[in-house]
Amino acid sequence: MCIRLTQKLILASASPRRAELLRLLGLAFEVVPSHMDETQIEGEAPPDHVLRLSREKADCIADLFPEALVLGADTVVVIDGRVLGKPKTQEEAREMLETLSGREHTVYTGFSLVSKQRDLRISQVVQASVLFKEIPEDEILWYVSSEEPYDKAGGYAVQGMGAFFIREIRGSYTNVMGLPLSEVVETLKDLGTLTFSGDSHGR
Ligand SMILES: Cc1cn([C@H]2C[C@H](O)[C@@H](COP(=O)(O)OP(=O)(O)OP(=O)(O)O)O2)c(=O)[nH]c1=O
Repeated sequence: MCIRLTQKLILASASPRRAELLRLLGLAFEVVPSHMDETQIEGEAPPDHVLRLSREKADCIADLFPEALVLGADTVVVIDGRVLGKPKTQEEAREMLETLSGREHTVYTGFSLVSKQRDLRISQVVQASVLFKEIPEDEILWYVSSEEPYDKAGGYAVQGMGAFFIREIRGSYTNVMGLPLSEVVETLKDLGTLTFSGDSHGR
């Protein structure tokens, strides 16, 4: 079996989760984080916000590596029209989890693929709904005293201890984790950048 990229792929992200997801497929890629200002523009709808940031992250690295195909992404958690980014303090993480407790929220991830050499820029936003159980105060306090909430949108990790808050997910699990793998792979194939082949190994 073989999975092959026909162009150098760069992941423009400091997120270990995004790299982990791409690695699941055995893809060879480089990581070059972009460190953008992620402030939301007033009145900007969440899907537009994640699309714009994913484009800016990919564009900024594509300028440095014109021969590569650059992947940028951005994830936010949205409840009652409010965008929850990454909490900076325990107080902020606690407030986010109290807001999410017992309710459904939406996770938006935007991703962009940019190649300067091919004059190409493709973006897509993927959404998922996540239903949390009612989280008792002792569990919230325990969780926010761990390291887990602080570099995650909404202050929780679906792939970590935060999994036990979740009753239901509608939509892509990898999207909640930060990179909608099925849509990214589909786009890479459509662009002719990714090929799959298999062999029987006598089975
Ligand atoms: C909701 C959720 C988010 N996250 C993470 C994915 C992203 O890393 C982060 C959202 O912040 P982002 O700003 O999208 O990404 P980042 O700052 O980590 O990395 P970069 O901007 O360099 O690409 O939250 C999880 O790991 N699990 C989850 O369940």
